[in-house]
Amino acid sequence: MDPPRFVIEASEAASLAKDAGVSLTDLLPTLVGAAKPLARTPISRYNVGAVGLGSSGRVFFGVNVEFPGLPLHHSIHAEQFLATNLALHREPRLLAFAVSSAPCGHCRQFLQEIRDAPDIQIRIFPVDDPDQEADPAFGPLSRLLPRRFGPGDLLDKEMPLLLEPHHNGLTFLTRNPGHGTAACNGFCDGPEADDDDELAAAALEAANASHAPYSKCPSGVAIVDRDGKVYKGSYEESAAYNPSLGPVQAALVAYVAGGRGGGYEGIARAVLVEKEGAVVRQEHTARILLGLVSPKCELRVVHCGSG
Ligand SMILES: O=c1ccn([C@H]2C[C@H](O)[C@@H](CO)O2)c(=O)[nH]1
Ligand SMILES: [Zn+2]
Repeated sequence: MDPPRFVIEASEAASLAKDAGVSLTDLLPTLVGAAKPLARTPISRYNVGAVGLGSSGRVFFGVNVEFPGLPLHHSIHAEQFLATNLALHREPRLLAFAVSSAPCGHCRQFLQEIRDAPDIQIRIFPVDDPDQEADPAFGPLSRLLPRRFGPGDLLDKEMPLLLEPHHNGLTFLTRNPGHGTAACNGFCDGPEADDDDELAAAALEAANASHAPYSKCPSGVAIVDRDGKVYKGSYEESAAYNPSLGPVQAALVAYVAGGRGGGYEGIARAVLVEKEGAVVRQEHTARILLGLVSPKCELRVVHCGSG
């Protein structure tokens, strides 16, 4: 079976729209029904599908993901998945999205991290749910969240926002970070260090792309599956703090969106990169989350410094 697809390339999206005789934006609601079954909802069985249009013409899917055994606030909402999927693919702008349920307050807030968030066009388009009413047309996010609290309340205007390039200037404190055992303190060479070094380098890349302007504690996670495929996730902060998305969740978005549709037992190893002595630390939460969803996955934490 083909793996589920979470990104539609611009050329394919354009031809789908042409065949349907609609604009790219009006193509989005027609795809919500394809996104919704991709949700992973072992707790609620309530699937949410979101389908967004990026400025490159690519179309992205987002779904909700729940983790049994963990408190509900560890869940990933479809709209957060969507924004993270865009970030993962370096899509600079989210123009519009259609979604199967009304975005909750937490998602309305999370989306504020995107430049010109109030202008993002949204259409609530329930599928397979006769009890919910569809929006007749797209309307701006500002309609759903007037008088917003957002990055402008805390940051200078020049600071990069969620989908914009981030270069956090983080570097490893040791030479062979993947091989940071007590015996060699990360300063030994050898072939056994190579695979872990590669994963640590991917996690550092993710940390350097992390959106953490509020705490200034960026972090990143890289996970590798049993086929050797690497998935990266960058920590994403919200001006309102609580809707922030942790680096393990972001890496799991990459795993769900880019993997073969399998379970988390397919994850073999993970590396978390964060600053030493950070005031916002991911390590403990990362161990709990990964330990629960993928008990056999080995997590290594590597510290970095800035500048
Ligand atoms: O805006 C929303 C509201 C809810 N959910 C998910 C979270 C949870 O998995 C399920 C029930 O709340 O729906 C979303 O994905 N987006
Ligand atoms: Zn939500």
